[in-house]
Amino acid sequence: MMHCILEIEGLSKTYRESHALQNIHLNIAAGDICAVIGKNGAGKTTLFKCITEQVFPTAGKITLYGKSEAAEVRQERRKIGALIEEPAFFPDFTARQNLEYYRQQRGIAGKTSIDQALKGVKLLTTGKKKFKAFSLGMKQRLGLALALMTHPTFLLLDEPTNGLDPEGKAEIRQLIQTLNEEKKVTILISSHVLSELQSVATRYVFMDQGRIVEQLTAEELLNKTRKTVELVVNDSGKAAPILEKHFPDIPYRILPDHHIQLFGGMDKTDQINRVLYSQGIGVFSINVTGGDLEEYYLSLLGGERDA
Ligand SMILES: Nc1ncnc2c1ncn2[C@@H]1O[C@H](COP(=O)(O)OP(=O)(O)OP(=O)(O)O)[C@@H](O)[C@H]1O
Repeated sequence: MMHCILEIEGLSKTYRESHALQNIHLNIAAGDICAVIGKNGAGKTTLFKCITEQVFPTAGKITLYGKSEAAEVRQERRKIGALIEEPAFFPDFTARQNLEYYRQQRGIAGKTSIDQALKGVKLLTTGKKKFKAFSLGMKQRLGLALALMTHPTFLLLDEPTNGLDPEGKAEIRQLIQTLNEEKKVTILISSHVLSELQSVATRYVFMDQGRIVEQLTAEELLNKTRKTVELVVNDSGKAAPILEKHFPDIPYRILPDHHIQLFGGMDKTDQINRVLYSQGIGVFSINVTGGDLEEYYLSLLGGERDA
């Protein structure tokens, strides 16, 4: 069995009137990149803060690295690096000066941790440039560097791509993947836009109004949103070998009622139609379906596009 880094059971958090989290169950295995997707106010930040103990849950149990005793959990929390809300950096300090301030404040041994962290987020060459002159992407990466200074094995990143331009978003995605692959860091990351974390995460957790409404593996998400060609023919038994012969690279499956689903060939529908027709197969319809990730996301979480 995969080693479990985090187990959350029945976690709830109620502020005065709002139920920010309602009976959350979530397991994170070593090596996961788990994306938490939800609109603003869905409860993502509250969930992350419960894990770091910045917020005390109303109910539920959190097990970290197999430990659930309060004192032990506190000890295990040291293995976590977190970027939740913007850290307060000094505008007139350089990247290095800012990290040095926090290194001393948090009692992190060894100045080399700063170089390593800066290198990890590609900020090693910013030299004398002051924080206030940083781009939003650089500021965000410095926050990430701060979270990395303690060499965490588990990283919590709350909306790290928020407000970044496409290039900045891509950089963060790249960094996350590198950390996961090369340093074996397990990652819990949130966004209010699914497409920003698509193709990065190994798992997806969809949250709405304090609840987890769906959990999918990357593969399941891909299958749900993958474009396919749907054919309706007069004889699927005869059509199948013809498709195999002429389109050997397109996987397919035969569905009931003379439907055939092709996993590919979206740009070849005319050709498919012609080949089948020329071999005496009656083609009643041929349609490209699915594939819209945003549509899927909206169907799950409802409401307006807020990308
Ligand atoms: N300190 C607080 N006091 C009262 N209500 C709060 C507090 N923090 C959060 N909430 C409420 O809890 C709910 C969940 O908020 P949370 O910040 O966890 O959502 P989120 O998904 O992270 O959204 P965002 O992306 O806007 O941060 C919201 O309705 C919010 O108004």
